Formats: sequence, structure tokens, C-alpha cells
Amino acid sequence: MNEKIYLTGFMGSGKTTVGQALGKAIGYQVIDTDQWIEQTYRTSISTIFEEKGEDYFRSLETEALRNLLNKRAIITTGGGIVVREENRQIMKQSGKVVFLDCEIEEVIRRTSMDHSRPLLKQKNKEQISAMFKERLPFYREADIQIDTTGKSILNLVEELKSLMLK
Ligand SMILES: Nc1ncnc2c1ncn2[C@@H]1O[C@H](COP(=O)(O)OP(=O)(O)OP(=O)(O)O)[C@@H](O)[C@H]1O
Ligand SMILES: O=C(O)C1=C[C@@H](O)[C@@H](O)[C@H](O)C1
Ligand SMILES: [Mg+2]
Repeated sequence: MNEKIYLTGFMGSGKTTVGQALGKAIGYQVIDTDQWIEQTYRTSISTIFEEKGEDYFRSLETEALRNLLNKRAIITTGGGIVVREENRQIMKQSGKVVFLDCEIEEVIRRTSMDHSRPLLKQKNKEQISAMFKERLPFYREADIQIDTTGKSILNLVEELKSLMLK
């Protein structure tokens, strides 16, 4: 098994949720870059976006990845971490990158009750879909890709375990 596993994918694809379950199943520590940033800076992601903007948040994601480099862990990333080339390079060079794919209708269903994602606020389906399409080539640079649409967390953990043992 790889020393470090990065879970990437769009908002609501299940990185945080699946990562926690996978960590329990294979006995790995799980660290979430969004939570690392919120805990390190003692503030919320929404506040960072409001006060400092998206570019600044992306630089905090780079800082998180650099700080977590020496950990044997599953790193569950923020949905936009792949937007920065530097972030993609760090992940590629230091571990196995997994892309959790998900149909946009299901992304919207899964995230509709949770208003903590600034980039989903006041966006309609077409706009969310356009953001996803723009990022898709970056997500596809991953070593492993799985579709999470309609699959249970347990099922996804089993699928990931078998793919990672290959
Ligand atoms: N396979 C799944 N089936 C059903 N619901 C799911 C599945 N995966 C995740 N969810 C639910 O979708 C919501 C979003 O999941 P989660 O927070 O893990 O996404 P994320 O990829 O980490 O998003 P973000 O990029 O915003 O951090 C949660 O309520 C979670 O319980
Ligand atoms: O897709 C994105 O750009 C984001 C996803 C979340 O995980 C957070 O990192 C933040 O809300 C931005
Ligand atoms: Mg998450």
C-alpha cells in the first residue's frame, strides 16, 4: 500500500466522508486539508474566501500539502486543490492520487443542505456544471479514478481497497 493517498474530486464527491471510512478500514491516519486550514488559522473557509479571496485560500492549500508531506496518511483534499499546478505536482510526486468522480445532479443533491461551500453559493446547475467541466482535465490527471454516483460508502471503500492493492 502507498505511504500517502490523496483523495481528490469535486465538492460533494465524498472525499472527506469516504476518506474517513477508508482510513478506518486500512488503519491509516486521515487528514483533511480544509480542516487543517480551518484549525491552523482558527477560522472558517467561508471567512477566508470573504476576507482574503480564493487565490489566498489556494496558497493555504499549498501550505497544507507541504506541511503534510512527511505523513503516512490519507489526505482528503478540498475540491479545488487541483486548480493550482503546484498542488497537482506536490500530490503526484508524493503519493497516489485518487479522483472520486460523481454526476453533477448527485453533487447538487448531496451538497444542497450544507451552505459552507462559498463556491456553490448562488450558483445554478449550469454554472456548477461549467466549473466541474473546467476542472475535469485536472482531476483526470489522477492515478486512479472511480465513479461514486449511486454507490454506498462501504462499497466505495471496498472498491478503493482492491484498486490500491493492484
Ligand atoms: N457515496 C455517497 N453516497 C451518498 N452520500 C454521500 C456519498 N459520499 C458523500 N456523501 C454525502 O455527501 C455530502 C458531501 O460529502 P463530503 O463532505 O465527503 O464531500 P467532499 O468531497 O469532501 O466535499 P468538499 O470538496 O466540499 O470538501 C455529505 O453529506 C456526505 O455524507
Ligand atoms: O471546490 C472548491 O473550490 C472548494 C471545495 C471545498 O472543499 C473547500 O476547499 C472550498 O469550499 C473550495
Ligand atoms: Mg471535504
